[in-house]
Amino acid sequence: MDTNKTAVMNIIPSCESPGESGASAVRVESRDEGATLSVASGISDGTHASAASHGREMSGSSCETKQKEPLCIIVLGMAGSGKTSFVKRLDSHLNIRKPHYVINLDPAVDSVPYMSYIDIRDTVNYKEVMKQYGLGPNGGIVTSLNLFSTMFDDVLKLIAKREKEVDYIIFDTPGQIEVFNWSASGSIIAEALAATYPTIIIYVLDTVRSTNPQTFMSNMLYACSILYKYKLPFIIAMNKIDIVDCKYAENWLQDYDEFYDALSSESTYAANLTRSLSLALEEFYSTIKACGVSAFTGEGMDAFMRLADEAAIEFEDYRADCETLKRKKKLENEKRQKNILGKIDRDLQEEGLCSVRKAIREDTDIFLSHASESEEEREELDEDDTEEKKELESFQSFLTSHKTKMENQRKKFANSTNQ
Ligand SMILES: Nc1nc2c(ncn2[C@@H]2O[C@H](COP(=O)(O)OP(=O)(O)OP(=O)(O)O)[C@@H](O)[C@H]2O)c(=O)[nH]1
Repeated sequence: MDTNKTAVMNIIPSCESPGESGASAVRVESRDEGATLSVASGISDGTHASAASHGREMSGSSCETKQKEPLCIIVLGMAGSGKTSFVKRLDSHLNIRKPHYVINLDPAVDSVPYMSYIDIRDTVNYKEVMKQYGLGPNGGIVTSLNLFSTMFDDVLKLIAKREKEVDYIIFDTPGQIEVFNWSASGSIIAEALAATYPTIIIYVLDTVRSTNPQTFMSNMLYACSILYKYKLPFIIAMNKIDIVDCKYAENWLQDYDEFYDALSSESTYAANLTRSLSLALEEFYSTIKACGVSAFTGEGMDAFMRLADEAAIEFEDYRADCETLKRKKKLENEKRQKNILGKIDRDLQEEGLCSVRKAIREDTDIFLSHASESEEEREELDEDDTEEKKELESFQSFLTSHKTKMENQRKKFANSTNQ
């Protein structure tokens, strides 16, 4: 991708507190050299102002700021599973309880049914991206999210400004789950968030469309791949329970035999594969949290919030593991560097410059050779090496002869002064 087309984000805060009603909180502006990749737009957080002020009312003083960090909730799920509806429900459920912000990461959505603090559509013009890069709808969404992820540090700065005032930051993601899950941008966003704040992932499962065991298994495979990719606390929100009770799915998660029985009527290759897969996924099932919800009626939202708060505590283990890994990696790097330096030191003392070059080549996997380097050029380099060695040898013999000559002169001079 042409680097000139990387957008630039300007942040112009126009009010410092979510409690300041009406006025646009921040302006997120994106520029693209030459063409209109993106548009500038003010972002209002009016809805959240009321949520935030309510939160402060509950905590007593309007000036009081919280010490704890906000919990980032990334909502993922198959197309049409009800992610946006679930985010809307979560937004209204929290509005009367906890201050929070919603961030929309879906560039292709026509309109969102909630008030977003940051909206990717204000920064990246998805249709323009499609036009400029000659992409189809899915490629356009992936590229838009990739462009947005290059500015994610600015998003983090915006969040940081309000981190003490909000309890939750909810992220709505694009319809096609693979856009977030298998693109670089998904990892960049999830990892950047997890490195800064407690972060959990919600997988929205469509209970209506998962009553078939094989569809259910496809959903579980997706969920499992997300869990193992991000390794973040994970909740399955079984959505649309106002239409179909999620009891069947809960039973399938807890009891392999029930799932096996549901598949028993089928003897196709796909059913056999599903049976084997469900055995393999037993371990995964034992580690996940799940609950039934209805984005439509709001049923199950209290239970969901309890699971989310538990998952936030679980995140501390993740953070501790992350810190341990970081420390281990740092120690390993230091040890490796020390070993290399030690070897260089020893070689310098024992053999001289040529062997230092040799040592570096032995200890590192990096060879600085040009891709188009021909055999002839490589031979030339080898010749250079030999010549360098010869030069060093002749320099060393010059030094020895010079030293002997000086020694002789010194002796001669000493003898003449004695006489
Ligand atoms: N009955 C019922 N319908 C729901 C529920 N949640 C979502 N829907 C419906 O499911 C459809 C898809 O919902 P969306 O919220 O757009 O789903 P989404 O996953 O965000 O969709 P994409 O982003 O386009 O993939 C809509 O028609 C919603 O009205 C629910 O809990 N109950």
